[in-house]
Amino acid sequence: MSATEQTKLIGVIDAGSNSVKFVIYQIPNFNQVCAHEIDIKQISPKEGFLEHDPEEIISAVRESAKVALHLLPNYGFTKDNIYTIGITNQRETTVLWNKKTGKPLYNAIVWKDTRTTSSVDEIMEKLSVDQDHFREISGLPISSFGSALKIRWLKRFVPQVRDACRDGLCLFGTVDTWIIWNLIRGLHITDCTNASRTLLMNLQTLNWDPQLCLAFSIDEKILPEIRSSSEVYGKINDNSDLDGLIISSIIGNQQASLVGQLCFKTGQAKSTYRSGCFLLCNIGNKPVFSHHGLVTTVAYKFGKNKPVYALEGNIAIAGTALKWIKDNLKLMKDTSESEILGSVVPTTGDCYFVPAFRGLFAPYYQKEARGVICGLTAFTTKNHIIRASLETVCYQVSDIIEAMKKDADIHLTKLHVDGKMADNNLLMQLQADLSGIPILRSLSEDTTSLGCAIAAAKGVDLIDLRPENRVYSVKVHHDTYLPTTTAEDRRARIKKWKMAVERSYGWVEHKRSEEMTNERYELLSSIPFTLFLTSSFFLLAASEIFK
Ligand SMILES: Nc1ncnc2c1ncn2[C@@H]1O[C@H](COP(=O)(O)OP(=O)(O)O)[C@@H](O)[C@H]1O
Ligand SMILES: O=P(O)(O)OC[C@H](O)CO
Repeated sequence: MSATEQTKLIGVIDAGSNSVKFVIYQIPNFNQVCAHEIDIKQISPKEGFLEHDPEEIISAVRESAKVALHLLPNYGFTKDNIYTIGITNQRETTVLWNKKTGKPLYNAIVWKDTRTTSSVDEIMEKLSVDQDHFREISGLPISSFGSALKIRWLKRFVPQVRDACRDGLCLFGTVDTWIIWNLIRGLHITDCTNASRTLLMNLQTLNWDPQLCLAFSIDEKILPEIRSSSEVYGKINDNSDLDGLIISSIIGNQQASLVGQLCFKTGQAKSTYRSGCFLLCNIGNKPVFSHHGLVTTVAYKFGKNKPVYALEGNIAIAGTALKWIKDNLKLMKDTSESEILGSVVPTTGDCYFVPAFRGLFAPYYQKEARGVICGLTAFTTKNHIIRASLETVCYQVSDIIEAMKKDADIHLTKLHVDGKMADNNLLMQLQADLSGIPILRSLSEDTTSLGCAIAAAKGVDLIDLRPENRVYSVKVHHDTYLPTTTAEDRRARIKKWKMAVERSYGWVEHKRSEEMTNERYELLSSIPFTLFLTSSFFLLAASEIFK
């Protein structure tokens, strides 16, 4: 379509945990026009802690939008062509700020931060409940993931938060809420996909649940209003380059990529392979509660339509395992080399890698597990280990598919995939081989922001998403990987994988191991490493001489 004054564009703010992007799409084909991306600083004051500066997130939103909007004339458009804006974001990440000053009370605690791991046991003990106690209300187990425990930690350990709570000045938000609050002055809202990750929302009513708020000692007054993922929320009035534009979608990033993959039918699923991996399956209008380690979440709710739910399985360590092999073991220079290096050998040589660096998530939930590489022999090479580190992601995805079968009787016949790590062709073939179903890899540049753009278009009635009325022309092109293994071969390999998983269990002896990690950490960071090595050598030598 040629650029005319009537051409409608949609802008997407995609605030992920590594970067913030502003992406612009053209209606009706949803072709990407241009984008600008800015990295976000990863603040890790301590092992297991991960924080972001909330002000930096807002500056990155404004700056990325400014640059992308300034690129528009190169494509024959101007800001006037932008019809609406959508927001998609890293979920669970928790921001608290002062209602009066608008200033953050602390850094944002990022979703994968594990500082609240010990609070899980504490809460279960205090309430005499097990980890699944609130699952049928919230869809989630009690875990360090959800925002509730992060808010609780902030209230406990940050005096400014305590003071603001006491004075009725504290507000909570996930990253979407924090962005909206800054763009549309004083609007304190979230959507139900983000709210369903907090451990505070009732999945049936889509309201904050008093029982959950009480259990985690959270005053409902600090929580935002929960809205649908697709409706007009208001007009931006922050004097930035976005001023005057409306916002018509808020949706968590994993749910957005489900929409971007056009998984609108029950039983359709997508898996996003990045540093972590997230598999979501559309389960329709009724929530199904998992008994096999998955979580239930709102997939999307378009305006007044009924909510659509998803079962979700999270793998904490996917691309991160490859990054560890590159950075810590130095077995390759770039993670993309894993495709060639892993293809040099036809199998892993019976070597299995369980990267339980911070415990195991879905469907195992073993926080005391730690990483193991099993089946090493004198013949094992780096190629086997690299291939095993790709296979480990595929086994975990297959475990989640298996859990979905048990929970919802969903037998996936194919899996839509996306994410940077899915560029790896060997990984795609291994995934088809180990799951036994076709893998459809999206060739769209970015399914997450595309999904958000679709939700934003829906919010202003630019498209009709009813299956019988598909007037919109979004096309997701993909390539397909077919399984080349037999069911018997798959069963044998999965059996061995499960043996490896069991060997990772129970490694952390609660406090003792954590103390040892911290001691090592503190020692290494308090003295220069070479000095530490040299002095250790001399002490050893001296003890030999004086023996
Ligand atoms: N070709 C590849 N093969 C294997 N792993 C890859 C490849 N490309 C990227 N990765 C892994 O994917 C992750 C990067 O994806 P990215 O989308 O930047 O993720 P995130 O934003 O979650 O960090 C890194 O952990 C990296 O190790
Ligand atoms: O780290 P990101 O940006 O891929 O976001 C991950 C999820 O939203 C966490 O639930």
